[in-house]
Amino acid sequence: MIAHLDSVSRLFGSFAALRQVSVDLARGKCYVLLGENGAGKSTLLRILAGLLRPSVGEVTVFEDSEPRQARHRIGYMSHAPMLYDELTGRENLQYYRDLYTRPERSGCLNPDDALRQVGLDPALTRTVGQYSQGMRQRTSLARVLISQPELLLLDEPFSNMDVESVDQMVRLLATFRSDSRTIVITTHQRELAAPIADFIITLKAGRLHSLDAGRPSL
Ligand SMILES: Nc1ncnc2c1ncn2[C@@H]1O[C@H](COP(=O)(O)OP(=O)(O)OP(=O)(O)O)[C@@H](O)[C@H]1O
Repeated sequence: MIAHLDSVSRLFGSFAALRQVSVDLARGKCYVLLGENGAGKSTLLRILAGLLRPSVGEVTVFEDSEPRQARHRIGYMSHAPMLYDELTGRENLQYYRDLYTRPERSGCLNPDDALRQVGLDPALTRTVGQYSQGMRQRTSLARVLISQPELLLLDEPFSNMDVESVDQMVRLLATFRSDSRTIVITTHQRELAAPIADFIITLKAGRLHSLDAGRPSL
């Protein structure tokens, strides 16, 4: 088991964004987290990432850790791109690596390799401000991959992308799902992530509505 949520609730003031959610995530699988706007998807993802704590309930990752203790093993890509428009893709990744990864930590990818993994040429001289949305999303993904996370959490990775870019992104993600890596993707468009969904978790108004096996084709 790579993550275990035990009756997790999260309140913002008196409003419950998550209500008693219990779920287990198995290693090496891709989970698609579905739900309408406001259903609690981002909240759940941020709790798994260790960015938010549950108000009630327990979260355990990698058998025996709290997410915060295991942050170096978790990659989180938020809605916001967190890229600097005036830098190239390579410069963005170098900047991120220098700021956030510790030189002594082995196993980090170098920025050029991370860019190649997502199908981008590290030698591109264009700045990120001139990239298409698909390229921006792939650059964001490359940034997250630098630390070689075992648990990859992606919040709406297909937002504002054209159909072809979504298809490329989905195929790319399928190559990252492996025995040593679990992926969780939030979306409100079920069909986009269906090709890689081993399991589909549906949230409704903060509650776990269903957990179904998917029919992945990639
Ligand atoms: N920091 C916060 N303070 C107050 N309310 C919040 C906060 N974060 C989330 N909420 C509320 O919790 C609910 C769930 O939000 P969340 O972002 O998890 O939903 P979501 O399913 O990801 O929706 P979306 O697709 O719109 O991002 C929403 O009603 C939202 O307004």
